[in-house]
Amino acid sequence: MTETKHYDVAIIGAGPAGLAAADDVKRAGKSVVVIEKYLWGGTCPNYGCDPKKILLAGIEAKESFDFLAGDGLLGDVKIEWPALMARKTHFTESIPERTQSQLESVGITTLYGPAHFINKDTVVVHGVAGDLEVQATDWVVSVGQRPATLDIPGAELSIDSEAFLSLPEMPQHVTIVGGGYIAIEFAGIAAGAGAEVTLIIRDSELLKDFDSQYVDILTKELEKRGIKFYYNTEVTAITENADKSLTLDLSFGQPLTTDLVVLAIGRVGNSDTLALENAGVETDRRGINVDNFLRTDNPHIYAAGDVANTPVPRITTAGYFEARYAVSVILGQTDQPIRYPAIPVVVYATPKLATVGVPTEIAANYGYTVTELDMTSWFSYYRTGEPVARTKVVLDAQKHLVGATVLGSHADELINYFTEAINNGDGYQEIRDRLYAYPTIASDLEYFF
Ligand SMILES: Cc1cc2nc3c(=O)[nH]c(=O)nc-3n(C[C@H](O)[C@H](O)[C@H](O)COP(=O)(O)OP(=O)(O)OC[C@H]3O[C@@H](n4cnc5c(N)ncnc54)[C@H](O)[C@@H]3O)c2cc1C
Ligand SMILES: NC(=O)c1ccc[n+]([C@@H]2O[C@H](COP(=O)([O-])OP(=O)(O)OC[C@H]3O[C@@H](n4cnc5c(N)ncnc54)[C@H](O)[C@@H]3O)[C@@H](O)[C@H]2O)c1
Repeated sequence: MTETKHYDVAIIGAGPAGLAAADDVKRAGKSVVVIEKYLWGGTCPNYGCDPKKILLAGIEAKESFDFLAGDGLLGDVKIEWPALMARKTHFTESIPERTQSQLESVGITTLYGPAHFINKDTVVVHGVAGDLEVQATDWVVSVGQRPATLDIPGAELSIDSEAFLSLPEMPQHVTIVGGGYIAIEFAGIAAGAGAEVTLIIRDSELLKDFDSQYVDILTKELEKRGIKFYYNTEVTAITENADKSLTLDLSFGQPLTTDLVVLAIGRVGNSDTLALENAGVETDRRGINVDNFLRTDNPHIYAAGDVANTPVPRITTAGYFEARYAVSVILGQTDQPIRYPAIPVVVYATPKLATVGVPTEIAANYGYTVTELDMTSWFSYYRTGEPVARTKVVLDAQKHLVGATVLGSHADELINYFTEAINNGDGYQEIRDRLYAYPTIASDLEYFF
């Protein structure tokens, strides 16, 4: 007979969302189990944000050198991809084991294996030692997403984002399908590592949710790094040639021969792996449907993170926030619907593009003003020789910050200061009265108001 264990809260998926939820449940003194079927830690540290940013660090170091080449720096810096990859792997390989043992060390039970619901409060975990039944008073489902695939002949010859982040050698020519976050970030990394890169974009534009003028400037910067863009084009078939190169048939123009095809065409929720219909939980194309309390149709099952159908970006910080909120509802600590703070998003390209708050392109509709500042001649950017450093700030009638978009190597840091200013309702006076260390990115803040 299958053994059944009962917990106060069971969490399915040990990514950033599931781990944040487990931590808060445990701190409240409740019994908690986390169920994971693949790598403890989930997408972000194993095959997402962190490995990507380690690889990017090498590319950025080379770019920083290039910006000052001839201004006191001599020589030529080259990326040695296998060594850079080894540095990444050194970091990522210990994540799953460390994550699981940290959970166990604070008394959180861990179960390894795919989980699915068999009724409204019971899950079967298909473990190596056999099946185990788990029952819980409340559930947090945080099973994330997986890469979308293309239904075309030869699709199996392509690789996904996880495989790219473990690529042993950087081939001479790389083709990336997609025009979103992953496509742009990987294009910058591959080109920085010396590959010729082509992007195949189904639509007429990249990064649709960002300020289009800045997307155009970013595109030109990527073109300067040798990246080619094919717009309004779909890949219709992939075939392998005798020399192992790949030929792509395209919906427009001549076939393209390349060494590697990377698919970056969005992600789909893992909700379909959970037999959620057995628990009375509705899902749709955008994930698990939840109300303003992150509760599904089953009042004891909550969804958080990438798999939850919520109106915020599918990024790590949103996952933490939702998971902690869901636990606060479970623990009876709040009876208020979820209210998100301003959430910054960053495309870690070369240069980086970041945005937070009211988008520049709709600001005027709400009576806000948009001011643009070209920062390239400012001390902070002259110092590093960056060719592009620009910001658009969105201010309300009282000159309080309500939105910002930044393009430049330090956009990922500057956007955090803007986020804090938005969440605090800061204006010029509040910023001026803070004494940030000079000269730094933060000490520039008063110039934006
Ligand atoms: C290439 C890439 C780069 C990214 N870069 C960034 C970035 O720079 N910044 C950022 O904020 N975000 C980034 N993201 C997004 C970020 O990784 C996700 O938003 C974040 O990991 C979501 O956390 P989560 O806990 O909801 O899901 P995940 O981290 O995906 O974790 C879900 C877990 O559930 C497990 N699971 C799935 N089904 C089951 C099942 N049936 N039973 C048991 N376990 C199951 C999975 O194995 C996985 O470990 C990136 C994503 C990718 C792919
Ligand atoms: N820096 C970050 O925060 C970061 C980085 C990487 C990924 N992510 C997360 O991961 C998600 C997935 O990234 P992504 O770049 O795969 O998705 P995306 O949604 O950002 O972009 C998908 C791209 O693929 C195109 N596309 C969709 N279907 C297609 C098809 N059938 N054929 C050709 N093109 C198609 C879209 O037009 C779009 O250009 C992001 O939306 C984000 O939530 C975040």
